[in-house]
Amino acid sequence: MSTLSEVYRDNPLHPQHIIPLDFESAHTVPESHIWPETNDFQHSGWSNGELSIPVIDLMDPNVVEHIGHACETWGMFQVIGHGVCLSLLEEVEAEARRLFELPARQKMKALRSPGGATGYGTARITPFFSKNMWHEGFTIMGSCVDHAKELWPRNYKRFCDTMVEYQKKMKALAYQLWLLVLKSLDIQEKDVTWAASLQHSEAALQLNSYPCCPDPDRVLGLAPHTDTLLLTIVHQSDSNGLQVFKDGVLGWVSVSPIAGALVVNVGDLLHIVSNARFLTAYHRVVANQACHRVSIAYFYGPPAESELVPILPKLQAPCYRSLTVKEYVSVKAKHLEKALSLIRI
Ligand SMILES: C=C1C[C@]23C[C@@]1(O)CC[C@H]2[C@@]12CCC[C@@](C)(C(=O)O1)[C@H]2[C@@H]3C(=O)O
Ligand SMILES: O=C(O)CCC(=O)C(=O)O
Ligand SMILES: [Fe+2]
Repeated sequence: MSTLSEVYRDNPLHPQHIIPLDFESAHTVPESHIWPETNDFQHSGWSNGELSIPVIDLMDPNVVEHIGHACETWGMFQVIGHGVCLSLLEEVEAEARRLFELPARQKMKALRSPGGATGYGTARITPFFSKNMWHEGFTIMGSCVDHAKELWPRNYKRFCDTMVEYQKKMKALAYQLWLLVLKSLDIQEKDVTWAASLQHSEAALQLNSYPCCPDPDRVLGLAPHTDTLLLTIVHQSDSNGLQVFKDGVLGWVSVSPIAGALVVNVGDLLHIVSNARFLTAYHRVVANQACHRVSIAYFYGPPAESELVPILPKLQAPCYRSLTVKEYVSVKAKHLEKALSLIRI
């Protein structure tokens, strides 16, 4: 039986792909971080509320229909009325900032190892792109005590306690969202073989930092990607940057922050289980000259050994072959964007 972190251990990154830039001393953008000229990073036409992902109140009596519709049309929505208090959101953001504001040589003490899951470093998708991202992250899978002790030998507890408390709240919210998603697909919890094990599965918390950039038009905060697991819940600080790709004429659409709201992404596993009825959200983050943007993403999914089977309404053929979470994570670690097409029937 392997856990998700063991699956990542079996798909290690090259050490050179893990070390972020020392952003504090970067007064110009190095060649390694300049993306091709043809970018449209800052000019995604749709923002300022002209067109945006749905905002759904979890207290709304029609919440199930709204969530189903948002997952089918966007693969992403913002939730309000979720019951997670603003002070906890502020606290987790403040702790993330406290970490990222440390000097680079201090953060390097908590570097994630090539086969490791927890620690400071670049995003896992880094090796798939020829240019680096204007981004640094801190991933937590399981306990973060050992890494936090490296950062603050005498003062690590506040950070760890906040992360534990936040993950507890995210787990409960993710489960609530999962039940609403099942309802919207007209699926009974008992029909999903691994449903009960969701309670014991290993989730991940990712603290993301996008420092102010001297030339934001030429860099990317986070390259376009889809999230791997079932659902991701993101708290974003009060500055623009997150964009979602909407097929058709729209292209990249900004996901503007709303105080207290949380962004929810459909991940690849939910796309597979819904037999492609729900869209997996293809998204990216653009950089910003004026603000140091921070986000906290919680990734929720079943245990690594769970068998994923597309759940089908009558007479529908499956779009994807059945496979375990472990198998999918490992296909994605090797092929990234091509992973879904490789398991398509
Ligand atoms: C469970 C996880 C999802 C994630 C890989 C990870 O092990 C922890 C980090 C997550 C993250 C955050 C930034 C974007 C992303 C694509 C990446 O490179 O690392 C996601 C991963 C994912 O959803 O595949
Ligand atoms: O920073 C954000 O808003 C999004 C982060 C993200 O996409 C991720 O962590 O997977
Ligand atoms: Fe993401």
